[in-house]
Amino acid sequence: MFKLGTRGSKLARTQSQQIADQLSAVGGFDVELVEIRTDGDVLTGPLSQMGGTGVFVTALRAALLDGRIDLAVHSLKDLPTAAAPGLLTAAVPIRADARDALCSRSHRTLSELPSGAKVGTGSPRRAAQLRAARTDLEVVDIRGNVDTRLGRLENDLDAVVLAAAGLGRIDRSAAVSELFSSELMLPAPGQGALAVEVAHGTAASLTAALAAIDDSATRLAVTAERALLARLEAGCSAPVGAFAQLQGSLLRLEACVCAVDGSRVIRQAKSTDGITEVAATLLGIELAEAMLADGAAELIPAELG
Ligand SMILES: NCc1[nH]cc(CCC(=O)O)c1CC(=O)O
Repeated sequence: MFKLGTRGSKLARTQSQQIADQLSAVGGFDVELVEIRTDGDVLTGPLSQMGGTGVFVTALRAALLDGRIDLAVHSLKDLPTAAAPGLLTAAVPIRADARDALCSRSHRTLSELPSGAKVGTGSPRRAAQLRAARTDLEVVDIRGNVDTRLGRLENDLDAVVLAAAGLGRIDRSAAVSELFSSELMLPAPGQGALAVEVAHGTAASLTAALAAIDDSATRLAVTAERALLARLEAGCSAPVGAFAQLQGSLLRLEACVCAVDGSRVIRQAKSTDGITEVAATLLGIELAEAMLADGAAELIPAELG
């Protein structure tokens, strides 16, 4: 029997239960969910001003280190890029849809929204790309869990932008009016992927089961995306989009850094034919350096760094 630490939101519990079920199936042992409250769940106020990186993960990591839990499931995009002493990512399961989704009243697409329409998001990255695409919309800062945000459509907003993966995991894909192409909106580094973290010294039976649910293509893609984010010295709420994909024998990484007001977007892409963790890391670093040479650092607000 292993204890899996999870945040208490419906999304967190659902994705944690899916991992628990997969591990039980491959490992032949029981996995029990243990709810851990994090600052990201307890505090209110704009997420982008809450101390940035790690608000959702610190408490889970403390529980891993003191042995209250054996493994923790994180949304990879919420995981800071800095290594956590004593811990390691033992599995990156196959990625769900990485795209952002528009959920709107009467199922309008972004181009069909009327001028002045109110679109909710708490993410500077999404806000910047919305403003770059449509200068005539009113972007409204929102937060709360997925159901709370969708509820605003019956209340004061014309549309909200959410991760397709999160909507899918809690069975709310029917709310999606448009899945954004990467030209319109690049997702957060790691979006749609999960990371399963364990402490050093964890049981071999657990790491073997975790290895069985690891997906190497997903791991390569998120390695490139996160290496870019780290080299930009930007946090998970910075206006940085990145998406990597294996295309045949090439790993291709697209990225953007945006002014939060949408007035400027630096967008570049790069590929490598090296299909290894090291090649993926170098791809992210090299693309970040090319974007820095284009002025990317000036667009990342200091408090989101
Ligand atoms: N920032 C919170 C968060 N962390 C992960 C997801 C969605 C699922 C994912 O990307 O894995 C969400 C909600 C959202 O951005 O709509």
